[in-house]
Amino acid sequence: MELISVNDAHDIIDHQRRDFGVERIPTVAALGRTLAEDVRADRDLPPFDRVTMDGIAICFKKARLSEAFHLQATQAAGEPPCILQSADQCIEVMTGAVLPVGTDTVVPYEWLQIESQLVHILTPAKVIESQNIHFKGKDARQHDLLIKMDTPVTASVIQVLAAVGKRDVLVYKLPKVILLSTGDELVDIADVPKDYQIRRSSNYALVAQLQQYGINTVQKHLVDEETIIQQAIADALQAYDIVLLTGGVSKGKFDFIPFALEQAGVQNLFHGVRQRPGKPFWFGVHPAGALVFAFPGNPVSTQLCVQRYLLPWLQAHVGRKPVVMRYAKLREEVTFEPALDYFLQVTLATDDQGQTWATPCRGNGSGDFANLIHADAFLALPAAQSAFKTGDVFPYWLIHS
Ligand SMILES: Nc1nc2c(c(=O)[nH]1)N[C@H]1C(S)=C(S)[C@@H](COP(=O)(O)OP(=O)(O)OC[C@H]3O[C@@H](n4cnc5c(N)ncnc54)[C@H](O)[C@@H]3O)O[C@H]1N2
Ligand code: MOO
Repeated sequence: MELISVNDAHDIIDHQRRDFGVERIPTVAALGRTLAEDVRADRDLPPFDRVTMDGIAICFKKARLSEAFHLQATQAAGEPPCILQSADQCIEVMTGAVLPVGTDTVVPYEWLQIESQLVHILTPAKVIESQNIHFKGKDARQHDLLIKMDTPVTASVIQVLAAVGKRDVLVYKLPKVILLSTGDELVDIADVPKDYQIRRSSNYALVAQLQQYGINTVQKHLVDEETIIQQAIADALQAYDIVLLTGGVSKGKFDFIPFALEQAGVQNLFHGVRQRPGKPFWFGVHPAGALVFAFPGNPVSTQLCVQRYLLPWLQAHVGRKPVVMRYAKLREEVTFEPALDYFLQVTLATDDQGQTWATPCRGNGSGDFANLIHADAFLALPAAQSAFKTGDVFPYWLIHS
């Protein structure tokens, strides 16, 4: 197995560009997707002068604030605007109502005394012209750009889409992804494992990670039998844009995956990266277009490869901004001899100078998936060095992104 560098592995994957197109979907189903169109205001925001406090509306310009006002009418939210008849009158207004014609100021109930249709303002000196009105067009004018394309759809984005009447929205299409897991020691989440078996857990982590992008990954577990694996791979390559595999890529007697992939016509672009964890990572492309990420089985290795290679690639393909490189200072000395990039599990903390510090939180190797709960990131320590000093700065990859 000819090992390549982490950067070369990244570049090889990055070069594999695919266009999955765009699609129009219901806004209610768009959470987590990425906008493929600009969103503009269909009318002014707010669309009318909106009352923001329950109370009375008066004409400040003409009124005498120290004298009583006659209650003329009540203006409820959702009703067309009343018209103020004269400056010694007022209209009761409710939050969300349109400001009555001829009024320009709202005085809240808390500042009033109301007795048999006569209203006194208790603190006339406090009243300021135009108070408690959210004026038409204050937030945005009709046709203004409210949200740029390429913005991830959050609850706030959905709120704006709803406000401008977009029942459907154009988003980037997601790739179709299948996850084929291998390993006869693995049983399903619902099964009770025998003493020498374990539940497959990486599958669920991976499915959850892709779910954050809105991708519904199909899962299939394969028994370690060459013909079954070969058939499943061949079927997956026809129907999916991305085929993910876990396990079976190192040197064991039942590690059929690299052979099976090549038999299926997948071009091997690399097998083995100078890194720990995740050294036996295999990546290739099928002539019909599918990409194949075959992750080493150890759960931390799978995770590292997902975070370091799959998610950045995906990020660029669902319209998201590229992952921004972040850096942290090493809190304590670390020694790592092998000529491999070492992705050290760390916790992160920011000090009062605004500097981020990475404290090692190693765990027990690449089988110790429970340790990932405690770690915040993989700190990337380069292969060229073996002694890493306190205070040295290195890039990191967030684990829970
Ligand atoms: N002679 C050598 N042996 C190994 C080498 C090597 O270079 N020479 N590399 C080691 C490294 S590094 C890794 S990483 C593993 C990767 O091996 P495989 O990809 O073949 O993975 P498996 O053997 O199938 O599984 C490894 C380990 O992970 C557990 N596993 C697998 N899938 C899942 C899953 N979906 N959920 C939870 N756990 C999973 C599996 O039970 C094994 O314990 O090889 C080393 N060996
Ligand atoms: O990559 Mo293996 O991931 O060193 O256990």
